[in-house]
Amino acid sequence: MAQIPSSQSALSWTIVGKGAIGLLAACRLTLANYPIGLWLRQPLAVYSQFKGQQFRFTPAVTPLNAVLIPVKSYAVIDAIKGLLPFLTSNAQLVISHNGMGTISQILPLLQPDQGLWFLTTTHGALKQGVNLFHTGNGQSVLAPLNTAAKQQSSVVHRAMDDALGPVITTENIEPFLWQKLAVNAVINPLTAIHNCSNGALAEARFQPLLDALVLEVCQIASAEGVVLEPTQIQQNVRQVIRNTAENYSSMQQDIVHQRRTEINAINGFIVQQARHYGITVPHNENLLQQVLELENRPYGR
Ligand SMILES: NC(=O)C1=CN([C@@H]2O[C@H](COP(=O)(O)OP(=O)(O)OC[C@H]3O[C@@H](n4cnc5c(N)ncnc54)[C@H](OP(=O)(O)O)[C@@H]3O)[C@@H](O)[C@H]2O)C=CC1
Ligand SMILES: CC(C)(CO)C(=O)C(=O)O
Repeated sequence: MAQIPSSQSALSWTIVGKGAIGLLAACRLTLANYPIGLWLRQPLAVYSQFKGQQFRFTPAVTPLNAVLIPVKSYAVIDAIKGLLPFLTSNAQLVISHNGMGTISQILPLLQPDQGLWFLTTTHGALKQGVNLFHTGNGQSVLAPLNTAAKQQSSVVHRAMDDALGPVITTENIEPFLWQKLAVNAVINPLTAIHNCSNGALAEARFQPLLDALVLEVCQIASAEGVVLEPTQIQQNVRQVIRNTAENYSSMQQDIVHQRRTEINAINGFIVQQARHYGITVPHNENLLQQVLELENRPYGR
């Protein structure tokens, strides 16, 4: 096991919320002997049943020196603003969500010694009552986003490896985020609009649209300086469709349960960046509008 340099302080981990990914991380960290606190809207104990074991999590004790923030893209900024008064001056924050657009808003909020990280994961987790299911055994990519994060890399890497590993660390998260964005920009809105499983998108009728959506994502990535090979990304999207064929995407589930979706941080982000660069992305624009309509339709329709 890699030695932790003595310059890196011990961290005591807090996880924001009691969502599926957060509790998966909390259970796995507890099994690896980390004491875990939860940052909750209501400071009450949370019980979880995972792999035949009972877990009881208690509210975090402040000040907080290490926080994993696995919340929906639209909730990240508010969550961080709520945490700020309770963070140590050298706290490490790890954000983990689908979609883009949060990093540049968070960095200016932090003090010089507070580290920011992004962790993107292909693990799948589902909560049903107190039961937590690990629905997809995946892996994660972790990147420090500022200098203060780079100074604590061993301790954060080790904890995230236990939480949502295996973890690979990269200095540049952008290509990984764009690859995940391409997957989410195709699978999430199409499964939500057609109310189908991920596997249904393997049907021939979806293939031209899948290719066109990926092409648009690659164009915008390229405008942002991230080179993606469209054929490779199209293959990757088809691979994820096959690997998660039985799953229902988070956006399909959000629409079915009448919850807010992450569409604005996925296809909405692509449309927003496209406007910035003067590029047209009609296929992403169309899916964005359709999902927004589904999200806003009155109950029962
Ligand atoms: N579930 C999965 O399999 C995967 C999810 N992801 C991504 O990871 C992210 C998290 O997903 P998931 O765990 O499913 O999401 P959930 O919505 O299930 O969990 C988020 C939790 O955070 C809580 N929360 C949000 N803001 C705050 C706050 N300010 N203070 C306290 N609690 C807060 C929410 O509470 P409340 O409900 O009250 O808002 C909720 O309990 C999403 O971006 C998702 O797309 C990525 C890969 C797989
Ligand atoms: C990869 C995919 C599409 C798996 O369902 C996902 O990330 C999601 O549902 O949000």
